[in-house]
Amino acid sequence: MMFSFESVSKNYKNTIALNNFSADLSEGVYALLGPNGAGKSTLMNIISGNINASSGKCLWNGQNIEDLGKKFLNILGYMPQQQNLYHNFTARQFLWYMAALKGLTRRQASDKIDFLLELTHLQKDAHKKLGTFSGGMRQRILIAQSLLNDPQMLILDEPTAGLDPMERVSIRNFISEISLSKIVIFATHVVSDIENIAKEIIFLKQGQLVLKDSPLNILQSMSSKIWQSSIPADELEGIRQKFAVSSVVPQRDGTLCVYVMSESCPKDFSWTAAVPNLESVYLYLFNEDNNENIFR
Ligand SMILES: Nc1ncnc2c1ncn2[C@@H]1O[C@H](COP(=O)(O)OP(=O)(O)OP(=O)(O)O)[C@@H](O)[C@H]1O
Repeated sequence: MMFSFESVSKNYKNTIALNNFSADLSEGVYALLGPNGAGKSTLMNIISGNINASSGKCLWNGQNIEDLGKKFLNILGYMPQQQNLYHNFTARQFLWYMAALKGLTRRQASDKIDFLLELTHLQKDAHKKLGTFSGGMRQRILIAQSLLNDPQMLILDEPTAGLDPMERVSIRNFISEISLSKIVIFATHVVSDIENIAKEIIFLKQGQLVLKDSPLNILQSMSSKIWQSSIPADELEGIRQKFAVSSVVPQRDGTLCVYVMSESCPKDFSWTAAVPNLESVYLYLFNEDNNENIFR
């Protein structure tokens, strides 16, 4: 199973929303990370056929998805960002409605809906109106509808947005479980949601692919590039001018524990190598002042 982007670009008048994007995806979770306006929605909309690329092509197992048309849509599941759900529908009615839109027969829909309500732990709440659902339950019913056609490729647009920590863990474990035999694209702003479940992370910045690799490789490439020191508070500005600061933690004694990115150990103060995490990579990549590429 392979989905390939070949030099895909999308322009809107004066904006390049996606710039020559190429990548191959196989089974597993791909985290799509990037700040507002990076091009994540554009990428997802091109896959789902909501918009057409200005140039380049997308291939499903070597065939252009535009040529495959409905055949490709039949193997695609899409979970949009949480919007106004049908508040007066019960969970079960909503799934019946979505099954009808997707063209499932009554027989197929009946079996699938029971299965998905169980899979998403919503069977007890199947008779409740969506208007009464918590954020986590809404995310689960949206995921359930995206799985109605048993998709081989699944797009999840911020599936953990607005959830409390317990719900976040539950949703991401669930996504991890269902990703074994699917290509899953998980768009998010929240690094901690994907660090343990992503096969690869795709970092997008201003429509361009900045980095695509496994979390392990990304972290390994960062080792000995993050440095930690305790500094007097009034030195912070000077440090900021010299280095990309990934984190600042005030200490009880009034000093600051500062983490910076640098190819080599900084000279001033006493620095020790810190254990990198993906959040520091994100901060580094998307800090407008950082032009140095430490992933070379
Ligand atoms: N219909 C449109 N018309 C004009 N410009 C657009 C349109 N849709 C997106 N853009 C622009 O394309 C760029 C990429 O937008 P996109 O929505 O893909 O980013 P995003 O990463 O999904 O952002 P967010 O995290 O805020 O959802 C942005 O500069 C945006 O303003």
